[in-house]
Amino acid sequence: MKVFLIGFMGAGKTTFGKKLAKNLNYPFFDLDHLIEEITGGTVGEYFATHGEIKFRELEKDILQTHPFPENYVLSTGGGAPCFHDNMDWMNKNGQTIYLQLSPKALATRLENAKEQRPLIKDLKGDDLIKFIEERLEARDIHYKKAHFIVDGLNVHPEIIANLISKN
Ligand SMILES: Nc1ncnc2c1ncn2[C@@H]1O[C@H](COP(=O)(O)OP(=O)(O)OP(=O)(O)O)[C@@H](O)[C@H]1O
Ligand SMILES: O=C(O)C1=C[C@@H](O)[C@@H](O)[C@H](O)C1
Ligand SMILES: [Mg+2]
Repeated sequence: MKVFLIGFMGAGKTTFGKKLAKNLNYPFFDLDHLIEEITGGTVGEYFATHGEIKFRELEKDILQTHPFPENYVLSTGGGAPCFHDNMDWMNKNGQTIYLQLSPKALATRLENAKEQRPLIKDLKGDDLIKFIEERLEARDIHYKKAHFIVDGLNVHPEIIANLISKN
């Protein structure tokens, strides 16, 4: 089985994905980290050098054509489900889980973790919250296509493992 964790930046996809993979005894992958391994630089550097459009093409290619094993947990980047046909592709090829949090909760988590996130690295306070509110509103239509929508503030590996095994 393929399990895809989706949601906004700061939703906890990477943090929770590792725990879920351990619980399922599946290998864990993180799309941003994979991009960094393959390009030999950071996501921020890729954005700065090639721009977002090229980043989205690379992100799609790796998501849809990387030689992953049969079973795995993949934490996607925050924007991955919202570009190209990635969301439909993930829904067709595996189980998708949306870790949902409010803009305020996301801002609290992101306030001290902005450096490696090029879209928000220069924002703070009200500007950060406003950016999150606007982007989340635009992205929610994609995120909400997920098979499961769960509360990102209260998510446990055993519960999610149980949810997806019944499908
Ligand atoms: N359950 C949690 N409780 C408190 N803080 C958390 C929790 N999960 C993640 N965090 C913190 O929130 C921040 C973002 O988490 P994480 O990197 O896992 O998010 P992400 O969804 O992978 O973000 P991105 O889309 O940018 O890759 C980190 O500083 C992390 O330590
Ligand atoms: O939400 C986004 O668009 C992004 C989230 C990160 O995971 C990275 O993929 C990148 O910083 C873009
Ligand atoms: Mg992440």
